[in-house]
Amino acid sequence: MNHTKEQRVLQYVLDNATRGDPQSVVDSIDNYCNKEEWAMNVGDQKGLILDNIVNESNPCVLLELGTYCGYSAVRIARLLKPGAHLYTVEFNPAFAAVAKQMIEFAGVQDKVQILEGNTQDIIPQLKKKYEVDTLDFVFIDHWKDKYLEDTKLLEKCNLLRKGTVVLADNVIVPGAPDFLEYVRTCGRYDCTNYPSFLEYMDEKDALEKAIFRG
Ligand SMILES: O=C(NCc1cccc(CNc2ccc3[nH]ncc3c2)c1)c1cc(-c2ccc(F)cc2)cc(O)c1O
Ligand SMILES: [Mg+2]
Repeated sequence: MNHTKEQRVLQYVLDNATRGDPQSVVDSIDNYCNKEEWAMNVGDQKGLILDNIVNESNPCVLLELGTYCGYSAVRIARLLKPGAHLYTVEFNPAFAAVAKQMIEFAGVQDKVQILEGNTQDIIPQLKKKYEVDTLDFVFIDHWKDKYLEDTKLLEKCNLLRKGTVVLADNVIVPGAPDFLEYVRTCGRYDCTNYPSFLEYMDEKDALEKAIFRG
């Protein structure tokens, strides 16, 4: 039944975490991926940096590109104030199915909406179909060669406003060099690099925060 790694991660959460307790879901995924099988969740070390940046920006409308098992969606949603909402985009149906169950078990389903599809199709729909005005926070964690084109698409769709926080995972490993170059040199973002480590490994990685200047 649990033929995929993602299903095994979910099963471990169902067997070991507490329903309705998002912190226990985050901790269980980290335990499993540290002990049993590596998986590409943002993880606990980069996750603490993510927590701090979410808390300091106090966002109301958030977008995540790349849901995977729902680890960062649960991690972010557990910090959100009442009424805040996270849209998370996943094109892989198997990942979206696991993430849906993960999010519901954690009890954050009222704060999180999984949008199944490709970012280039969904981003242009956010204003009209999902009634988004502008985004307060964007977490980018999908295919690394799509970070740049999707950041430009967010600009083109007028979804960014002065102060929107764009936070990107994996800017060292696997890396997103064209994205980094763009946000650091185009003159429209204030950038900060947060050195850390690749999830569940000793390899160096980093998050990049790019605040849109408007
Ligand atoms: O590649 C990564 N993540 C992206 C990703 C990858 C596959 C599938 C999806 C499916 N989700 C998806 C895709 C395309 C999409 N278009 N629109 C929506 C959408 C949604 C997402 C990644 C890799 C490593 C890593 C691997 C190996 C290694 F040695 C070191 C490090 C570490 C990470 O933290 C990572 O995040
Ligand atoms: Mg990642």
